[in-house]
Amino acid sequence: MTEFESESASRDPDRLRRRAGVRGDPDRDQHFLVDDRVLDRLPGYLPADADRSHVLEIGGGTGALTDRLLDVSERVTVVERDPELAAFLREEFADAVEAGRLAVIEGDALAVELPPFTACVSNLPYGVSSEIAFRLLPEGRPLVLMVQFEFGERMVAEPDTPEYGRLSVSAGHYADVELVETVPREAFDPQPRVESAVVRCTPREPTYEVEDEAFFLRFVKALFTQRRKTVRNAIRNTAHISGLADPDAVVEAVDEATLSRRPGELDPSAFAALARTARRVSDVGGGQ
Ligand SMILES: C[S@@+](CC[C@H](N)C(=O)[O-])C[C@H]1O[C@@H](n2cnc3c(N)ncnc32)[C@H](O)[C@@H]1O
Repeated sequence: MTEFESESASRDPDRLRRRAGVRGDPDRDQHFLVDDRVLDRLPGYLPADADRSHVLEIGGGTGALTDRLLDVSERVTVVERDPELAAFLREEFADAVEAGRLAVIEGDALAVELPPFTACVSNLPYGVSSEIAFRLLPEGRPLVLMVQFEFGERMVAEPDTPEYGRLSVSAGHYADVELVETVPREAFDPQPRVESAVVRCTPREPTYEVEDEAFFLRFVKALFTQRRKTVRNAIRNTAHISGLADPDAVVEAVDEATLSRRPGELDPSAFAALARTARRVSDVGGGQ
């Protein structure tokens, strides 16, 4: 039992939903976790040395995960967009709110100001999981995120696989990403259409040198829009996205072995080398 755990067992997810009086609306990304074993495991996926003093949860729902997070952390902040659910969370966890251990921010996780959290554990709203993940990753904190299985697979994919793409390179730029659990549809109510996955993101510095991070990420995005083309053609065809003023100069400066490969065959350090060369020989505008 941790410092913050009470004697009582965790709140029952079904009871929480009954008390909240909501059914969960898939159109509003509401798929509540109802499997106690999954709920119990989620906080434990944080890296062992993670600072748990202020845990962020995106999408509190009816509080089944919030309850577990309060067991392991001194302080929890929940962001919940649904006003009814935000009000329910404040009421259900009134003791924790009063004790200054729980803050409920009602609003869109993509728009609200985030608190200075030390770690994040969330069952993400799947419709905006990519946007939320890329809001959280640059913060450099450990993250445990429930996402759609296919999204999780793309986050951890290696070069030369069909799943490898912009998401794999950009997530891997900020963190070591591992898929730690596959979660069946039955663990949720209402059930999502597809399986889910839990990914753990452990922050670390990139293993390669990047001089202009914004350009690197935009360049990766640009090249993957042409993943079936050669790198040569992808550089030339996507200057409007990468912002390269002189793509021909870049092609001239890069070796033939790289130019004749496909973007999906380049590992992140090869992308970084390409981006450094591009930046050296061409001006760069804003791109898309
Ligand atoms: C997948 S449910 C998870 C609920 C709860 N944490 C659980 O595990 O049962 C996602 C929650 O995020 C909320 N939500 C949807 N879009 C949101 C957004 N843009 N910002 C914040 N919360 C959002 C939904 O209302 C819902 O409560």
